[in-house]
Amino acid sequence: NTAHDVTAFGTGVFGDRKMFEAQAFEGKFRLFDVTRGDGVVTYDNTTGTNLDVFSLNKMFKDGSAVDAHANAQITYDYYQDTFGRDSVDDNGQVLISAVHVGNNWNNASWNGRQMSYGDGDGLRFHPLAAGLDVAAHEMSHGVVQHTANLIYRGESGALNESFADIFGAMVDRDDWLIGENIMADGTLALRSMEDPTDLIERRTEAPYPDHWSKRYTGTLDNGGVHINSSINNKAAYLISEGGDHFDVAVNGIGRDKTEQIYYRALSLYLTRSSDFSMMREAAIQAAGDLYGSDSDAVAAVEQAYSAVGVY
Ligand SMILES: Cc1cccc(C(=O)O)c1OC(=O)C1CC1
Ligand SMILES: [Zn+2]
Repeated sequence: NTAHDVTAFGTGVFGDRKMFEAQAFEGKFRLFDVTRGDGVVTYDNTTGTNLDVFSLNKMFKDGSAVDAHANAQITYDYYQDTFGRDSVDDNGQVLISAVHVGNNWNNASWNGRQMSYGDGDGLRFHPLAAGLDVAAHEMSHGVVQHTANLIYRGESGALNESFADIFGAMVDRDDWLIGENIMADGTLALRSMEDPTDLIERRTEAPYPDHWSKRYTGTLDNGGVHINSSINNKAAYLISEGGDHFDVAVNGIGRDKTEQIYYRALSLYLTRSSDFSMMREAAIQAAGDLYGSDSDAVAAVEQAYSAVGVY
């Protein structure tokens, strides 16, 4: 009685029905999709034992497991379809998601091997697995790890975080907000790439920075990796959408070119210790490679990094 692929169904955290690839195994069904790379597998951390959430019929009822699984598949497909990348390591590594991690944990993480999602405490966050941009953010940490592997501290760490947000916003493509559908406290989002200052960062109690002169220089948050990421996030937003920022006019080139520039910079030019200035140079180089050294793309990158005070 071997396992075989099936199309299964489930309802997400917010009651939204969805369909996804799973597996029939010994008369049950489990969230193990072997059609993508070496697999996409989702399990309930509270049981811990099973690597999979079992369901007696093809209908899965654990909203977090359904969302984490479906979102991991969407994010796998994004990297495959957009960049020809086969999972986090470009070698089909199994995409593992654990849900119900911790006790009302207000976090999500990539621990070097898997994605983990807390249920949130219902005051700050709803279950974090419900956020497509959350899954894409976490998987993108895995992509960063297998490419530039940016040191998770100071400016390189802020770039690590920014790449996770950039690709998070490219997968969850209808806005430039991060975590907008999992906030339980009435705030617009966790972070905004469009206008970082729309949101107050809780540790500094200051608006997220949208210019290098406003960068956080303290020691909290590994030197502000979730704070100064907003400076590079703003640059990415400007490259794609354009705009006037601190008297610098940026002519946007759209999401399709922007995501290719950042992926090429990340996978070809950045290294573990790259800082914001090196980010600017890598993006200029990538834009030139892809679209020509005198292209609108190169101009947009130069304008955007000047607009956020990075030279
Ligand atoms: C909610 C949260 C807390 C701490 C770290 C992370 C982290 O993954 O860096 C985190 O997840 C996110 O930022 C995802 C995008 C919403
Ligand atoms: Zn992150």
